[in-house]
Amino acid sequence: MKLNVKLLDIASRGVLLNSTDARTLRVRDGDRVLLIDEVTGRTAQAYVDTTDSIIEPGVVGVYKPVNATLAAGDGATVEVRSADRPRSLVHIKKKMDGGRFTKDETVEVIKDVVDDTLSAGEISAYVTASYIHGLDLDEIEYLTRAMVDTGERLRFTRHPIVDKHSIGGVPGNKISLLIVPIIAASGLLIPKTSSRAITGAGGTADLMEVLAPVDFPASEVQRMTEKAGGVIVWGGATNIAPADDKIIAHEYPLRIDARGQMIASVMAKKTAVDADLVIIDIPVGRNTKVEDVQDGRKLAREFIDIGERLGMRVECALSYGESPVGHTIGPNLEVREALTVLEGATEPNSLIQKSISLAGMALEMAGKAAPGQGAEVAADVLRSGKALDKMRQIIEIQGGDPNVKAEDLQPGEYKFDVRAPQDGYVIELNNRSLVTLARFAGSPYDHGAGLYIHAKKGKRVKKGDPIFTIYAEREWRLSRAIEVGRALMPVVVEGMVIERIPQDRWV
Ligand SMILES: O=P(O)(O)OC[C@H]1O[C@H](OP(=O)(O)O)[C@H](O)[C@@H]1O
Ligand SMILES: O=c1cc[nH]c(=O)[nH]1
Repeated sequence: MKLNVKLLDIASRGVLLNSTDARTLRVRDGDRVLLIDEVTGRTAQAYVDTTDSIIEPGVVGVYKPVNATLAAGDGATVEVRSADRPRSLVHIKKKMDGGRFTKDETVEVIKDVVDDTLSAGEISAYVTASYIHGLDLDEIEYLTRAMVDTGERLRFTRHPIVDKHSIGGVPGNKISLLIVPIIAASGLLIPKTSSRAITGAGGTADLMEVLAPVDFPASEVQRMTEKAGGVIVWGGATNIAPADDKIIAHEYPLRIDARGQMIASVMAKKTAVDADLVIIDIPVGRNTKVEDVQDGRKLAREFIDIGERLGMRVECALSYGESPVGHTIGPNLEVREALTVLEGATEPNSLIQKSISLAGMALEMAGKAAPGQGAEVAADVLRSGKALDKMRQIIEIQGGDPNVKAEDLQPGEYKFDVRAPQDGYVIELNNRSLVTLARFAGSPYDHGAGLYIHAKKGKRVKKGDPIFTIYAEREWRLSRAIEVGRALMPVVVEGMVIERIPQDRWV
């Protein structure tokens, strides 16, 4: 069928057809069509959206990414035909039925993710199938390699390249903001790429964005690392393992992190930045991604095995994940806390100990500290102010204000204190519920939204003491967070009645 092109500024790989034309073509929403430019012969595939009114019969609305390949002008005539579904959908269906991906199938799926050939719904199905049925080590290796091969790679002349990554899942985990400058200040190169929040309320890329831009092409990441020793950038902007962020974007709303995909996501980023020595942080505890130490050890083994297959030395730290790291959750609050420590604060202990322990492991692996001495060496770098100076250099090279101070970063103006309902000890701080509250308050998009935890687990409180404060940039968001908080009860003080269940509930 011949149709006239109308260019539409929409950022997905689709076309918009009038429902009458769609019926004639025998296609429905989500089906594929092939477009062939009558004059140039150029072709492009797209998936179909339909309308009764926005596009008239005889016209095809062509979205921007489709026209990047078709290069047609407004009014050009194109032949539009129904097209076959990509074969990667057959592979995804196989995984949904509990099958295994082969190497070629994995490559095909990942190419289609990168080229936007798969729709949002199809990528969600892929992630969900991997989440439910898991990936074995071979499948994870295929996926890691496919993610690396479909993007750019950094190639450093100076080695070793050190890197660190957390699997996330514990709120307030701002440790990369300390570890990267400690390692870079120790004379090593650390090109740190991070994700935005996946299951949490602020990923490292969301935090760093408070201080400086995080969107850079791969060549800039390499140049800045060579100059400053380290960077903290958003992986999604780099074209380093570009499938990664496209997949994560579909995990975020579901708040899932499919295990095999997670290992591949992390290890693809490490491979693509040319890392030799890698530290993986695996927070363990209830309401995290890894609920017990046994499972943590198994996951660590998988990271180490994949590292061996890809030529990297990997060490894992099973870290305490039962409650948040430090006192803060959400971009401004977390960055303020991290800067306070870089500026010399000796609290919070959980943040400082975790950061120097992991940085210390990296320093030992790289031969910058004797075995068993890494944490002490890292603590010296922190105490000496060299890590702060290095962080300022990193902020500056990424285009931020190097003179920023912790006190410059303020939470949102709307706040609400959640108080102890009775005397006792705080016996539970539920990670997932705290993240839910922070997200309802607006985090990570509203940088000022988040939580400040006054009383952590084990702290004695008196009735009426504030346990945590919710911050928001918008009043309606604060109200929503308070409402959700009442239902979730993210904090339990010893002796509290969590729920009263009357006898008639069961009749
Ligand atoms: O949102 P959840 O699932 O908690 O975790 C995601 C965060 O964990 C990792 O941290 P890092 O890059 O090692 O600092 C990711 O890059 C991301 O920032
Ligand atoms: O980078 C990361 C971190 C956790 N999980 C992922 O899938 N990727």
